[in-house]
Amino acid sequence: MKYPVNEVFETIQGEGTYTGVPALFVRLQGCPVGCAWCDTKQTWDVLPENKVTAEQVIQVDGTIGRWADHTGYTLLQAFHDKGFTAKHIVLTGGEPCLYNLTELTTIFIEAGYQVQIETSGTFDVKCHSDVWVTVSPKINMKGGYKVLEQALNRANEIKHPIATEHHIDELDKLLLNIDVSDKTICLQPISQKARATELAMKVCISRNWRLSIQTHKYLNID
Ligand SMILES: C[S@@+](CC[C@H](N)C(=O)[O-])C[C@H]1O[C@@H](n2cnc3c(N)ncnc32)[C@H](O)[C@@H]1O
Ligand SMILES: Nc1nc2[nH]cc(C(=O)O)c2c(=O)[nH]1
Ligand code: SF4
Ligand SMILES: [Mg+2]
Repeated sequence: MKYPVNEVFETIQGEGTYTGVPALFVRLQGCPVGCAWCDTKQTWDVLPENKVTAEQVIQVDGTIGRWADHTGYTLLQAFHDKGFTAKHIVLTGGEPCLYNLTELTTIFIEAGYQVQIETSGTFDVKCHSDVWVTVSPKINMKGGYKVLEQALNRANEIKHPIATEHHIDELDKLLLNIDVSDKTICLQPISQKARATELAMKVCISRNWRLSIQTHKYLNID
């Protein structure tokens, strides 16, 4: 199966449980969700005129919504050609779960990689059972509650972007029907805002949740 890839790069996972782990990022193109504060808006549209060659996306360009078709095998070849050594792959976007990720994640896992998906929970999560799924729930967005519930039940980690108390209340409501006993819950301040960070720290301490700050943004890395 072909997947539209916006960029591939090797860096340090900056968010969530795997913060600090060297990782290969595969950013898929396309997201219909439309979060106002999204830090990757260039990935929203999959425009035919922005299609480029497969080689061109094996590097970062955070400004343009360019994309190229790749399969699991062409990506493995690209990792090898670039000399990438990380053993953890992060599939993000855009919204990676727009696509059925079963084939892609199976190819990666059979090649010996540990795989993580970053998703908004607005589409069914279709992937290999060994994948670490991070759901960053987008409440009242396209997709509806049934889908979000499926995604949250599959989640290994729930990483909620927050700015105000209202976001905490929304998360509490969302988690009422979810068994979170085997899940890590993280709060991630939106856009490194000081007030959001203070609130996230305060709530994490009182609930025994984890703080996820976007460390790559503090480090000025991809
Ligand atoms: C760009 S999204 C792509 C994956 C998927 N669409 C999602 O929303 O989870 C990757 C992660 O970045 C988070 N994110 C996006 N913009 C952010 C911002 N301005 N501040 C904090 N987190 C942000 C998302 O909530 C998500 O956890
Ligand atoms: N270093 C780094 N860590 C990340 N964790 C999640 C990211 C994402 O955009 O999904 C991201 C990213 O873009 N860079
Ligand atoms: S779901 Fe993810 S990629 Fe899509 S707009 Fe929201 S944060 Fe951005
Ligand atoms: Mg990012």
